[in-house]
Amino acid sequence: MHPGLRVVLVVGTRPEANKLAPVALALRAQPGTEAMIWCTGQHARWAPDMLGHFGLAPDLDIATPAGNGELGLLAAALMTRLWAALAASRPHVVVVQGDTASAFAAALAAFYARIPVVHVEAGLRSGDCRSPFPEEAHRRAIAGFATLHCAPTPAARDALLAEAIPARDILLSGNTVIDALRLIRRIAPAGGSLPLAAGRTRPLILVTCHRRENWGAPFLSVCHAARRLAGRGDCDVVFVLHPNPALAEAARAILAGGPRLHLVPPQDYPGFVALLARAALVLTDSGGVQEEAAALGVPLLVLREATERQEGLRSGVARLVGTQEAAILAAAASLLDDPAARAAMAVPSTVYGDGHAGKRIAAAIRARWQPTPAVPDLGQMIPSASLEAGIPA
Ligand SMILES: CC(=O)N[C@@H]1[C@@H](OP(=O)(O)OP(=O)(O)OC[C@H]2O[C@@H](n3ccc(=O)[nH]c3=O)[C@H](O)[C@@H]2O)O[C@H](CO)[C@@H](O)[C@@H]1O
Repeated sequence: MHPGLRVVLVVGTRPEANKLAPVALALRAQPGTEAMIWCTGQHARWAPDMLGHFGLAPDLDIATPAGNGELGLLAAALMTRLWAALAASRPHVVVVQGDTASAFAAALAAFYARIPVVHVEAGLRSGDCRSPFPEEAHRRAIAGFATLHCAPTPAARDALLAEAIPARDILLSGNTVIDALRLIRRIAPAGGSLPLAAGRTRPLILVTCHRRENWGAPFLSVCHAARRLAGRGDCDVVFVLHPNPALAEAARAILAGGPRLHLVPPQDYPGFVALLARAALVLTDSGGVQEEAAALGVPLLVLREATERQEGLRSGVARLVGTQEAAILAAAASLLDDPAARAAMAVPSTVYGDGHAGKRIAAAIRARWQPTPAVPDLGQMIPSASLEAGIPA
């Protein structure tokens, strides 16, 4: 058994993989710290693939079947399996990221097991538990279970303080996705397998859309807007499909075969980042892509009715446009027709982080949890204070 601090990082989806990779690497660089990565199977292929780009691989594959999108069944299955894995492994600390069912189930299972929970990307709030659904409810719930809350921005820290979370339990870390972005540009500068030949001169518009609150009519409206944008004739539209097969099918029905319209499968991370860095404009409902576009200075139209990432809007790199076809077209046209307006938005920003979040989080975990003997059996009823005895006030 490893003699030092044993930390489990739980990874369910593709974005959890790249956002936790910098934390895992920083933890492993610290002497006396074992950082184990557990993949839950929520994105069975995409999460391990993403880890691979950082030279990482799952130490445990929990292999929960993702099912057909039924959240109740997924969360219940994740809980059962994560509980059993925690009972067998009994790490000193469990790290979860963001707002997925995997993060929620892992935080709850660890909390029941009286194992301290570290929440990476804590404090994002839309103020509405129905949007984004179910993520807002997941992250609020995780805040109730976590011992250390790693806030990516001052606004996220303030949201946690407003929920009466003590300041001593909040680390203003920056968002780890900025670390991941910088790392991947160093590791794979050529960007993997680009779907478009180099040398094109028309501006490239990158589109991604997948969030659950946009399923149905909003998603179709985004697809129609993408088709009409390509129809302008003065730009190339690259629509990157999400791993969700139902969305891919709906997108193909509207977009396949359109001129200057490139419907491409989900890209590996180096390939996606290279596309994003080349884009004149990005249209997305993704959380991570909003953060990455701001860091790269790629003008961004947010395909949501509301976003918890106000920093990008305030910094001027992003505009909130919703999912109405006419609104998307008008906003995109106002930038395509006005290079000066586009240039004014194309300013790289550090509002989401400076690329050192992973190291800050690893150092805070190390400082807070000195190596302790293995935690007691999960079945025992013990006061939680005794488990956290080594934690300085
Ligand atoms: C409500 C909400 O906003 N929740 C977010 C949600 O994640 P998301 O909306 O950011 O998810 P996606 O858009 O799927 O992934 C994004 C990453 O994937 C890369 N990418 C993309 C396309 C591709 O073809 N190849 C790639 O490599 C891309 O560069 C980026 O880094 O859950 C996360 C986990 O808890 C949260 O942190 C996060 O708040």
